[in-house]
Amino acid sequence: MLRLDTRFLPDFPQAFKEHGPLLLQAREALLAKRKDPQSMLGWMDLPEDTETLREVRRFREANPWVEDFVLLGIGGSALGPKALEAAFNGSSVRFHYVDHVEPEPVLRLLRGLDPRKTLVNAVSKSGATAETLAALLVFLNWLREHLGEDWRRHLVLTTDPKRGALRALAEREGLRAFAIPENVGGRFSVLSPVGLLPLAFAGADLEALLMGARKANEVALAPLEENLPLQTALLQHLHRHLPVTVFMVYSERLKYLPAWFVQLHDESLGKRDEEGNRVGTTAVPALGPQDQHAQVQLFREGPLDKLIVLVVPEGATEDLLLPRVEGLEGEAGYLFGKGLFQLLKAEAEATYQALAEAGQRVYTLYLSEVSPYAVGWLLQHLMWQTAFLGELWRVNAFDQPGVELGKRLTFALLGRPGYGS
Ligand SMILES: O=P(O)(O)OC[C@H]1O[C@](O)(CO)[C@@H](O)[C@@H]1O
Repeated sequence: MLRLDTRFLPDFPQAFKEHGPLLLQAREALLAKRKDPQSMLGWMDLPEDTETLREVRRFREANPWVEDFVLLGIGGSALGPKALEAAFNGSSVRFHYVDHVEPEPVLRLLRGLDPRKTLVNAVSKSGATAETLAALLVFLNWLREHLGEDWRRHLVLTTDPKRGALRALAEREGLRAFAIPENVGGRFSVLSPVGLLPLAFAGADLEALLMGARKANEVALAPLEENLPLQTALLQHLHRHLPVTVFMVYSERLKYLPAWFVQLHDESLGKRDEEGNRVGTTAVPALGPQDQHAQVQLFREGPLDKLIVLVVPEGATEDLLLPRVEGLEGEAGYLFGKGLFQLLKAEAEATYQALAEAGQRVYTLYLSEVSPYAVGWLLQHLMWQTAFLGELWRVNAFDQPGVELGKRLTFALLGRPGYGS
């Protein structure tokens, strides 16, 4: 369950009424694009894809020997699985992410792994990302050296159904390869095999995750008054003059979720609009309560240039009671007998009030609890919010032309044929 609290933005209900026609128009324009196969709106259908869920489960069951799961991928091919696995890993499988190109951590990882117990999952929609290809070269070679002909059982690919180097490799070598639907882009792919495969090995409740995402779809298509993503899209839209949007999550289990949101928001919306104007707001990741002791000073007394979004669980799946300890009554007595979760909730509420009191624009999204259902709902909700904002800001939320030049310059520096001077 997801719930929006805008109690410190008293002007919002009226603004929501006034912007009703604009919001409905934005939704209509977005949904009209669904008919176009090039539209990259396949993420809307992923929660319904029970066939992929079955395939992923069968693959997990056929490979009970896996003790270490190494994901090679970057951006949308890593951030979603990382966020969800950190929250819901209930298995003994250890996860490692090679979403960088720093040699020392790669070497340290290789030295600590037993290849016979390791499954490597290379994930890339395009099959052309330099960081991922570099990691694949290293791990493929390592598997071959240690396992001989058996290496193929230890490498699984997740990529475009037809195109790219990973698909070609899978076909040439007879490797198992899961498909990211053609019309699903990296940062919208968390509920495709990109996220589902690692999460199956993590023993997460995939059915509940997808059920939550289906609920988000239902709410996104609901009438205006019940439509949560149109409401939060409008909150972001009304504050587009503020350069920063903070995404502060009060959950240790969801500590990697802000990084996933940052890519979703920044790479989708930070662009030139149809008239060539630069648009977008900068998403800043934050974690509660840790950032109360790092960033909240700035959030309260620094510039009033932010919209702050708090994401707060309303309930704990399990609480931990704080015991009475003799001698600590003075400083810690007020904590005796309270639950740790009670402290977390109080801190989130206190931060909410303190930020509002300082004149910052702030709202809260409450999650019923940190469960696969609620988080599946939240992820899909945020994808709808982003897609609606794309319409409101007149940008294509599904491309990323701004990262191309950097890629081409890297190729040129490394002498890739066709990219030299
Ligand atoms: O899955 P791929 O194609 O390797 O891309 C990885 C990431 O690189 C980008 O294309 C550019 O940053 C992202 O959109 C994407 O998530």
